Amino acid sequence: MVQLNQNFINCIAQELPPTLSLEDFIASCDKPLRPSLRVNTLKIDSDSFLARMQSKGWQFEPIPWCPDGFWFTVPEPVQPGNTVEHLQGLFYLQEASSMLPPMALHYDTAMATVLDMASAPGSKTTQIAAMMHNRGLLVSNEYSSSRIKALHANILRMGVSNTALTHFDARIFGEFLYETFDAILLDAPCSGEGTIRKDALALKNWDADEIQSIAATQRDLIESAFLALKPGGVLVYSTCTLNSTENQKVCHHLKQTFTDAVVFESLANLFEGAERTATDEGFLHVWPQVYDSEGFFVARIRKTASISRRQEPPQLQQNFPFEPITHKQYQQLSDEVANIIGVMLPKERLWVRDGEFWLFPEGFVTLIGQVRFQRIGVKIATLEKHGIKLQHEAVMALDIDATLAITVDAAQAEQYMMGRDITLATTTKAQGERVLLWQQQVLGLAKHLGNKLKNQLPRVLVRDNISST
Ligand SMILES: C[S@@+](CC[C@H](N)C(=O)[O-])C[C@H]1O[C@@H](n2cnc3c(N)ncnc32)[C@H](O)[C@@H]1O
Repeated sequence: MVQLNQNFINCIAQELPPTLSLEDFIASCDKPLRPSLRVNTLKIDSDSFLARMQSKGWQFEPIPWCPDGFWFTVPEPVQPGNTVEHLQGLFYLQEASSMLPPMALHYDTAMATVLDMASAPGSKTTQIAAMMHNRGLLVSNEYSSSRIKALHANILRMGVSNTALTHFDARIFGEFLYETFDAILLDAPCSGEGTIRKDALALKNWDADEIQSIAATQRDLIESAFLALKPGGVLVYSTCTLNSTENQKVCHHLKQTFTDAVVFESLANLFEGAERTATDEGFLHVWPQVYDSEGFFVARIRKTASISRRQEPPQLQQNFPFEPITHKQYQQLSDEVANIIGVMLPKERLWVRDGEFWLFPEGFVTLIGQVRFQRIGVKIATLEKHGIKLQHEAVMALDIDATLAITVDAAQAEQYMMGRDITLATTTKAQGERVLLWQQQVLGLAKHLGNKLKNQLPRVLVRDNISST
């Protein structure tokens, strides 16, 4: 049973638009959320994914604002997060309304250089990367050390290769990466009032003073975002909360601060039915009872003119730990990569650090020295005693040549995900390192030894309970 604090109910009673009733709002808070997912189009198109899962009894209903988002049901006792398809990165379990901010960002926007200022655990960052088709540069930032691990794991699982991860209080971006980005998502830390259907106790201790303090952080963050945006660029500000102090008022604060350079662009036509949640300014204020979803707020803001810096530009940082790949190293790496996955890597984007070969996102070099990065692009391979060793994350992210891979069946796919070797029915000549496919999708690497496939799945990804049905 949901526990709503009376002060929260009083606040909502004042905030609700006249077209919605408080009774409906309270009733919707007690209703379980419909499970939803987003198909990862970096790996599979939605039609193929649906056909594949429908054959196993999954049922889907399209989410009107996201072409690759679906509400779904599964047959008992399937746990979607423990399926092979989930580990293959074919989908992300993402709440329907949380798919709105990237859709609002993408709408009619150039997206060569994008910043996601508060990105863990990565639902929207992986959605943005898919919209960018893994091209260009996506800087994904997260301030909380404990949440970076999940962000990183999701980026790897979903095969995202165009991302550079940073770990900062996002207040720094306005000065350190001043007027750098075509598009910015600020999915701000917030009081989470919209998440009550996921967590019945979320609002038990709701406190108006806390909201003022969170809104002060949000005002700092939105100013920083606006400074980091190129003139002509688009900022999407979103929260999963419902009060206007953290939503409309933060956007109006930006307008008061930067006046005519701030233009609110209406989202009332983002999808059919969007007008039902549009405010007078054109923001989307999604109350949970309207689309039967979590509560959300989304604003789209264009920067129409440059804004002066507030401080002197920071000094460039020295000691970037990577070197461009040498000609000899490139020969060695590309032979191995061509042999195992048939991919031709672009030399200008390959960098080396301590015997590791990394593929940087397009355009990344312009940011070298400006801020410190936690992780840049994809680790393709390492140099070991016996030669070059391709990495699991590389085969998850690159578009491999399937004719060089070995296809396994459902039982073998499960064994692989459980970290076991696969015994082969017939012995053939050993082929060495190979990619394993199940149903035309990558599982990971294994060493073909003639009579068995030796498991190369990283130990952190091994699962005990996994299902291919
Ligand atoms: C709403 S969540 C982000 C969810 C994420 N965008 C997603 O879709 O998976 C807000 C995030 O902001 C982070 N955060 C809190 N304070 C921050 C700050 N000062 N700078 C940057 N991020 C911050 C929190 O740790 C949290 O992960």
